[in-house]
Order: sequence, then C-alpha cells, then structure tokens
Amino acid sequence: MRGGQVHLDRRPVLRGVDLTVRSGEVVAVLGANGSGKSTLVRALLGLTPLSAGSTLLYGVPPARFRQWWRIGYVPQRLSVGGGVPATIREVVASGRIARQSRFRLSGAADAAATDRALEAVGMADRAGDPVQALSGGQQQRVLIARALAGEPDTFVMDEPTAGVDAASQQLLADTLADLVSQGRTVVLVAHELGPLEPLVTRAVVMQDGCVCHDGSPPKAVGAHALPGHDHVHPHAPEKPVGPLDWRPIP
Ligand SMILES: Nc1ncnc2c1ncn2[C@@H]1O[C@H](COP(=O)(O)OP(=O)(O)OP(=O)(O)O)[C@@H](O)[C@H]1O
Repeated sequence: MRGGQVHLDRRPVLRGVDLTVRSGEVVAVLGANGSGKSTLVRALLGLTPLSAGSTLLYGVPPARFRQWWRIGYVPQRLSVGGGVPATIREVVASGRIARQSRFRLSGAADAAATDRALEAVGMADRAGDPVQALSGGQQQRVLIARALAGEPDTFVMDEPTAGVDAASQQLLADTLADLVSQGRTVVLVAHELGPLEPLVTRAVVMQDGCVCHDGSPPKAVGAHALPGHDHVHPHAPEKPVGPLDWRPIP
C-alpha cells in the first residue's frame, strides 16, 4: 500500500498508510480499538476502497487480481453461514472455491485439504454439525479452517483468536508455525497475541488511522506495552489483595 487513505461516512479512517508486506513475514497489526486495524487489512486486500493512494496484491491492483487462491482472509465478524443453513464441512470446503474452475469441480485433493483444515482447528468430529449452532469462538475456528483449506500463500487474519479458548489458540499457533516454516506469509490483527507472539516477525502499530510503529515486535508483552493501547478488558480480574499479594521487604 502506498499513501492509502480511507474515508468512512466522510470521516478519515486511514490517513495515508505506506505498508509493504514481504513474503515469509508474520506481521502483527496492533493498536487500540478503532485505530483502523480492520480497515487497514480490508483496504490492503481491496475489500474497502481507497479514497487516495494505491494497493497492490502480488503486484496487481485488486480489481485486476485473479489469483485469489493465494490469499486466505479470515474476517473479524462472524456470519459464517450467511444465514443459509450449512454444515461446518460445507463452510470449510468453500475455502477451496478459488482453486476450482468451471472445468475442474471439487475432487479428492479438495476433500483431503478440507479434512486437514478441520483437523487443524480440532473440528473434524463435528464436521456434519450446522454452523449456526456454534458459539462465536467455534465459528471463528471454522473461518480459520476455511482459510486453511484454500492452502493460500498468504493468510490475512482479523483477530483470529478473539473469543477462542486457550487450547484452540495454541492449536492455531502450532498450525501457523508449520505454515510459516514452509514460507507462508501471515498478516494478523490482534489485541492479544497470546501463543501467536513467538511467531511474529514484525509489528505494525496503528494509532488514529496512521502507522505509529513499524518494526520489531515487542518482547513478551503482547500489545499492552505499545503506544495507543487503551482498550478496556471488561473481564480483567481485579488485582489480588491479601496474603497472595504479600512480599517480604528486602
Ligand atoms: N462502516 C463504517 N462506517 C463508518 N465508520 C466506520 C465503519 N467501520 C469502521 N468505522 C470507523 O472507523 C474507525 C476504524 O475502525 P476499525 O474497525 O478499522 O478499527 P479497529 O482498530 O479494527 O478496531 P477494533 O479493535 O475495535 O476492531 C473506527 O472509528 C470506526 O468507528
């Protein structure tokens, strides 16, 4: 992206962003609520139109880009079934569509990739269940599996671990670590990196529609020590008081 600007409701939401993601990088897009993280990744992919500047996917403007199988996008918001009754397996298998054509419909390779993706998110035993019956975190795992099934070169994931339990977060981290070791590229939006933290090679921090930091990821602090971090944790435990908090005076 060069000089990328986005206006939503006539309000500037991206204010001139320059960002080049190179092959094999694992980029974490961090920042406070409303700083423009989701808008940035959507605009990078051409899903949200720019009001100024330009963006290229593998060197091609989104409107002319034809190799969509190379990109696996995991949106932030759920609506996996889109209101249409569908099983988990059907949604995950739809991740193969960009690889299919009028001349080559679904085959054995598609079924195998769908099976691997279901396995990777721990959903193989529920493949026949309707997606509508799943919790938010489970639906998020289905969206991740859909992207995995497409076997893309680049994953663009908007808060892939939001609402996802710790075991599934670790499963995702292990799967991504494998893919990264094979040279895949990852761009992920996150509030908390959690188990994904060791994978991250570069942090891009958004603040009020601008990139305010682009470089090495913070060490072992998640997003909390970064500028612009001010989001609220409604369920954050109170600091313990009493005997547990007691420390000897040196
Ligand atoms: N469809 C829309 N119309 C108008 N304003 C929007 C729209 N979508 C997002 N915005 C505004 O754009 C700004 C950036 O939103 P965005 O979702 O990109 O932020 P974010 O950093 O991803 O936030 P969060 O961490 O809460 O997901 C916010 O102020 C938001 O209110």
